[in-house]
Amino acid sequence: MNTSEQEVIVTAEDVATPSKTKQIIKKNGLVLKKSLGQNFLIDRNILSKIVMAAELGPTKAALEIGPGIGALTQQLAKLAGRVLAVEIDQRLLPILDETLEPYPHATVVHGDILKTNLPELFQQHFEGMDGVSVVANLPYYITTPIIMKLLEEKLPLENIVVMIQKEVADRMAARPGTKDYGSLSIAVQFYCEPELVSIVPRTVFVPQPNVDSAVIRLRVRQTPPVEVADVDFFFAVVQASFVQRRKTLYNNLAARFFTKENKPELEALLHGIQIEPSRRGETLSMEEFARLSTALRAHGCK
Ligand SMILES: C[S@@+](CC[C@H](N)C(=O)[O-])C[C@H]1O[C@@H](n2cnc3c(N)ncnc32)[C@H](O)[C@@H]1O
Repeated sequence: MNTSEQEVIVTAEDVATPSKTKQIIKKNGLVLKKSLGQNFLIDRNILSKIVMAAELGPTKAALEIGPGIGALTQQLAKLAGRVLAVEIDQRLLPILDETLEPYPHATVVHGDILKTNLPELFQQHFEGMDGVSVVANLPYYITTPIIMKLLEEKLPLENIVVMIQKEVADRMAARPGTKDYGSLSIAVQFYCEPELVSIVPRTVFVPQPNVDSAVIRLRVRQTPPVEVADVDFFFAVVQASFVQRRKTLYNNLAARFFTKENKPELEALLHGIQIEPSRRGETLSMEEFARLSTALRAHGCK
């Protein structure tokens, strides 16, 4: 990606300028809803960074979550062969009709992304496409449920490029032994390779949110980086290990998987897989969590 490439994408006629955005809001008498995370992007440079990170092209498709008044949708439509946007706020649909008028290959669906049947939508809208990426400036109040839905439904995705709260991006990309590392880091890194694209100041939104933001790219993996026989159990072990961050791994696991009577077996089990019982969950690598869940499962834990 180079600067000139970024600059040519967004033109002065597009929605994503402070004056155009304010004009559309005023013309439609729109009162933005904080409860729906309605902070609209007005910065061409950031928009360009987002769309370039998604690696789109005429044979590729993009799913956008929450198109707002179409600032990002317009840019996606310039690059992708097909764009589908899911928007919960009905008031925005006539505005989107107008802003997306030049792009007949961009479709807007009215609905709540968390209740949307995504495999069905993919079948209806993306058949024959070479790859699909999710690209969105997410409503922050539901960032984690949206990401978990995308990952757990095992949709055929290439990239997930999203603007999110910076603090959540830090947790997604965190390495073992850091304060941000936790079950979200492991869930995201099990399914994807995270990469921070850009830190984003509050000034690029109308209205400005009261948190800092970041754009993160999650490259969806073909196969997880570790082998686990039972994915649900693997994540149950991860969750249990972080229930009380200050507690040792031994204490957290004992509370979740062992009784008072058979607790001593846990110490031997941990030594048997070269994991020191006094360690904290936050120091374990994904490979160590995989080894741990395999051993606990073989021991009969559920
Ligand atoms: C941060 S704004 C982004 C708007 C636009 N994409 C932009 O970048 O300017 C989030 C958008 O998500 C929509 N939204 C909120 N909750 C949603 C949900 N559950 N399903 C679909 N869209 C949702 C909001 O109405 C809003 O348009």
